[in-house]
Amino acid sequence: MPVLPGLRACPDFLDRDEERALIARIDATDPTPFKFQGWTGRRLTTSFGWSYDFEAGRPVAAEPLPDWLLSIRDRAARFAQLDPTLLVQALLIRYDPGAGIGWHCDRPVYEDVIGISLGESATMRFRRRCKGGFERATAPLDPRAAYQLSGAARHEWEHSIVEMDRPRWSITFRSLSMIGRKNLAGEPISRA
Ligand SMILES: O=C(O)CCC(=O)C(=O)O
Ligand SMILES: [Fe+2]
Repeated sequence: MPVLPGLRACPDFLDRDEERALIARIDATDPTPFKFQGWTGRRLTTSFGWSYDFEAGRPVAAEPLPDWLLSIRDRAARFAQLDPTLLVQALLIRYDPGAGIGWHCDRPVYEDVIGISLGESATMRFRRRCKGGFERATAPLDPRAAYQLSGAARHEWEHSIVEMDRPRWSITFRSLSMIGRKNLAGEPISRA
């Protein structure tokens, strides 16, 4: 991992049996193509807890986290030194060959971001605007490892993953930010 303030890695967060079982679980949720302004991505996703509706530009309540995810969420919370109940969102992604994720900063309704990698190795690219261009950094996303984005890595740097030749899966847990807590408090539970 490069020295990027707020980026932490945890190698061997999962063992191989857990990785295999989680991949089967993710596939069994029947992940659907990510849609944005009429454009359909090659990235397939399932959300639990909250889901960001990119068409409406706001988060909507999703099905609660299933039991099989809870022990992994608790482990992610221990790694991030957070109360597990704060991790109210889980995003499952399957990147089929040729799929990646473009430059972005995660939505400000969310605060902490903890990601777990399964399948093919990938590289997370980071960039931050500076005078005359971008400052850049990269971090390996090894299978079965976890990473946490907080501080500058979370808020000041954008990240992306280039398209891979072989499938990769990820599980991302997120807590709500103060903005998210304010906006979503008392939100009626209309399922996404
Ligand atoms: O697949 C990953 O590990 C990263 C996903 C990501 O950056 C996101 O969903 O915001
Ligand atoms: Fe992200």
